[in-house]
Amino acid sequence: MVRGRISRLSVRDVRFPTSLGGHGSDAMHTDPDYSAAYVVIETDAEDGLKGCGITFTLGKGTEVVVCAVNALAHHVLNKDLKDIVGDFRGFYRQLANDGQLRWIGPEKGVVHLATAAILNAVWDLWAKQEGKPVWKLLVDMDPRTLVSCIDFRYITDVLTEEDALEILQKGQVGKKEREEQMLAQGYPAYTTSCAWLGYSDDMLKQLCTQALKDGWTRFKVKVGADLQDDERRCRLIRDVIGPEKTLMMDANQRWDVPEAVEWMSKLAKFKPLWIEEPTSPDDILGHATISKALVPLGIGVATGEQCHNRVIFKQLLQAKALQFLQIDSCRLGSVNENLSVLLMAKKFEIPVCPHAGGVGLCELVQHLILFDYISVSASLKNRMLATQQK
Ligand SMILES: C[C@H](O)[C@@H](O)[C@@H](O)[C@H](O)C(=O)O
Ligand SMILES: [Mg+2]
Repeated sequence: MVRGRISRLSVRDVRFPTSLGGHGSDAMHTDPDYSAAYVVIETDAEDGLKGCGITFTLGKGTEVVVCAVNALAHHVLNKDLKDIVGDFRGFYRQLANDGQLRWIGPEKGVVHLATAAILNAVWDLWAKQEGKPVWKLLVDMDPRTLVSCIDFRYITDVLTEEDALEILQKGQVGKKEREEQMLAQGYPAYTTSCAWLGYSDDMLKQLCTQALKDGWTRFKVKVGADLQDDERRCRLIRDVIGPEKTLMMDANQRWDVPEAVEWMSKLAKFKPLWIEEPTSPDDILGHATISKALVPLGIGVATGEQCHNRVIFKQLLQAKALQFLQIDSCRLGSVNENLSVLLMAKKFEIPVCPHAGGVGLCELVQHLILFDYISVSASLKNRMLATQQK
């Protein structure tokens, strides 16, 4: 049973000096310090349970997100958890539409990252009070309650409440078997951490060799800054992993649209499954042009880690601008908004391959993708989770 009144919210600025080793580096973020705004909420219930939620950031950006969390905190403080989750759609809207803060959003940027951190903490607390992990809380929830957590504003032209209910009701069939399968086998994953752009060729070779030995079969490499470097690095990786293993490429928004097409025709010989973030995350039609141009090369477009909200995802789907949809557990407005994107992806039959790797993301997305497989998509085709190798 949900209980307690939120009596305290604290937020910490947590940073790791990952830029020193080039970890996490790509064609646009050359010196990332992996960081998080870390929110903890407490209640006056005598169970000692706390809700922990984060949003992923880079270095100095964390200061700004921490400010935004503090600016939103009054929406949560002194509220009964029962009232929050009893009208979760309303509560999501309240945070996302704060009369003064929405002007510097709305539903995007720093305010939305802060919203995600707070809501992630609320979901964590709810699940802890129910004695379950978040994925299980979602899987066990009846479709009507799930739908009541989602804000359908701006997406009813592609997904109505009735559509969502229908998808979730169909997802009940075979749910138990899929849950057992996940518990026994886990979810397919790729390593996102063997080929950061700042790594030397030696390091790349060593990490890919180790990953292969450890059983990894899917690898992602950063590209986009220099074509000759990309060709050399991709050749080196293919030499290590062989022609059959799956390789994905990530340009982190480096190119213009024609440049993306041209560059990828040069890298097509390395047989990438997808090119991730080829251009600006806001350029929906640009992604569509790139997707269309790359079909004959057998390369899909993946994007989402910097997609502001469900509206951008809706348009990417409508415009056939992506072949792999990468939700982000902390950029979208927490579980609530991610649910709407999972359901839209199901409606368009586009596979979801969550973005992860940054602080806490690998943990958070597991909950979303397990729910997706067990209750929504019921498919593992072309789907995998991003993970950091040890
Ligand atoms: C700055 C970060 O490490 C990004 O490079 C990272 O999120 C990346 O785009 C990824 O897909 O893992
Ligand atoms: Mg990426």
